[in-house]
Amino acid sequence: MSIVIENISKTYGKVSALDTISMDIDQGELYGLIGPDGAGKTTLFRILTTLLLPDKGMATVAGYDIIKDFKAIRKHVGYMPGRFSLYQDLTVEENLNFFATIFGTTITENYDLIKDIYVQIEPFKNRRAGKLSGGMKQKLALSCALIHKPKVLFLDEPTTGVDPVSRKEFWEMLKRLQEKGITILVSTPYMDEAALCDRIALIQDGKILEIDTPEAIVKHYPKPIYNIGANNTYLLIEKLNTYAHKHSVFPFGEYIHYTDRRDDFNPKALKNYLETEGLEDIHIEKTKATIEDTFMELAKQ
Ligand SMILES: Nc1ncnc2c1ncn2[C@@H]1O[C@H](COP(=O)(O)OP(=O)(O)OP(=O)(O)O)[C@@H](O)[C@H]1O
Repeated sequence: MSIVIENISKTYGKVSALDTISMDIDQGELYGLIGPDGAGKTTLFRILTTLLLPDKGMATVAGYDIIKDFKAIRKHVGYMPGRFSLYQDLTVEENLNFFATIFGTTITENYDLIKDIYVQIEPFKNRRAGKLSGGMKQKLALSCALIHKPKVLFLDEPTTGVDPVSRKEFWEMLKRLQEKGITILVSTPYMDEAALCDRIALIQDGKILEIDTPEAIVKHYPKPIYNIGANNTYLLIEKLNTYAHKHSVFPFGEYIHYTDRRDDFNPKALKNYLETEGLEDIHIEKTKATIEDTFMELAKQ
């Protein structure tokens, strides 16, 4: 086991940021912490990287206790915090050299590990970090978090604010790092990224809603789910919400995801109702639940 978390709680004054959180993460696993802003993800990262003490509970990272063995943990983990963590006035190369030096290593010594990522920013090695694009900053921050060859990598919302192409590239890089045996704990508010993890923990208000593989989590969705579209989306949402039999109504891309309370739900009856309420071009078709649907359903309970 690479990370063991047992009953960790943390409060800030009256705010309960983490409430009795437990999870186990295997060696070499790509594990996602999925939850909205304020769910407690950063607090958990800070505890696991020994920057913050929990109020209750215990955890080990790479076999080291987060309190007793904090020095060893700092040596063996890489942490890419949510906000840009580099020195804006240092160049790309100077940033990387700085991180290598504080860990007592050199760029050459561990170049193999970062090569894939670093070659993409190497042409800009003399540019100041502050002048890089979002995607390039993220690649540099990941290179810096990896330069001392960590056993465990913590990535706090690494793709927030990054364009979709760079996000995709970033996840491909993570998969390649995972193949090298590094355990990766990554947080994201993007539900589509959750599907790329081996296992995910859905987290809200400091509590775990569910832990499983992404495939198993969507299978747990309790009801048939329908994509509904019409000529006026705003009116459609309003009328679905006032329909006597609705269970849930949730905007999803260009459609509305709808579930009904009845077991014998008939889409024709719903179509008739929407027509009498003035909607046109109505289409209703069954669809598959996504992680986002499951999250919304669990969050309601
Ligand atoms: N230093 C602090 N003092 C007081 N409250 C805090 C502090 N840090 C975090 N919180 C509160 O604790 C809760 C969890 O915050 P945390 O930053 O861990 O969540 P998060 O999931 O990482 O969200 P975000 O993406 O917004 O950082 C939130 O309600 C937040 O407002």
